Amino acid sequence: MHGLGNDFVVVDAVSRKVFFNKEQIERLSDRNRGVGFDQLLIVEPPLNPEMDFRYRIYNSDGTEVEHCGNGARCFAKFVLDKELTNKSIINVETRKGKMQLRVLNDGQVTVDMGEPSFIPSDLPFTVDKVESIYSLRVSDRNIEITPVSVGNPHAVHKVDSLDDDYVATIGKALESHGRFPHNVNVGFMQILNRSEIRLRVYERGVGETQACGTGACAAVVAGIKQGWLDSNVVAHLNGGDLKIEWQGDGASILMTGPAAKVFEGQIYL
Ligand SMILES: N[C@@H](CCC[C@H](N)C(=O)O)C(=O)O
Repeated sequence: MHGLGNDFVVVDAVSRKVFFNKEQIERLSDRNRGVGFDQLLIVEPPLNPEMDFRYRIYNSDGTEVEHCGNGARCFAKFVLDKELTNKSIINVETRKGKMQLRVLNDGQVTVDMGEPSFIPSDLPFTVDKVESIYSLRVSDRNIEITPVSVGNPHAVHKVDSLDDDYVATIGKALESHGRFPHNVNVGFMQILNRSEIRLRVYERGVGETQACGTGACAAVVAGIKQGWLDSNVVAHLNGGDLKIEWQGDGASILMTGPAAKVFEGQIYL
């Protein structure tokens, strides 16, 4: 499946128990020798009986992560297509908490991504003093970032233009910068006007992807918090557009976008 070109293998672990180890995930994610994906998504029965499903996410390098926005929309389409539920509002447990998915009449999915946090220890991000923008030394340059957690950690860097070499070099260096002990997703945000941004995301554990849902949420809330953006923003990613809404402190982020199935198959491990 894919959400704007951010691609996934989605596995039904409700009908049958499934376990993948790190080596198997890395092997399957190989685009030449495996199936190829940015993330592996496992759909499991919930631990909490009040929830509908549990959703686990692994980056292509085999590490388990807290959140995946594009994956969440594919997850909703998957459980409906597979008739694992017939609900249009689906409550899901993730590694980081709860998430609510709403399937719209046109097939798009709105995800309630929860409240963002700008508290450095929530990413985690190591600081001496709490500020709103931080300057970091990366690849012999000083760059400014807004750190934000939307369940998973993001560093949002405002740029005047989006250049391939800059995204690759700064993205790679910042992803594993020493001040992010769990590494970080790096968003390069170009502001077009108060309700539109262009965004490229160098994802932790993957590299640059065509789109990143949590990255779009992080960029938009960082832009709103800094006073650069209004509360409804369209994020133009290389793979397509996402609508992001955030009404400010105390409110959840709402993300709306498409989800697509590409093919179905069986994996022999
Ligand atoms: N592609 C995702 C984010 C997946 C997880 C991320 N790489 C991380 O390590 O936190 C999205 O659409 O949000």
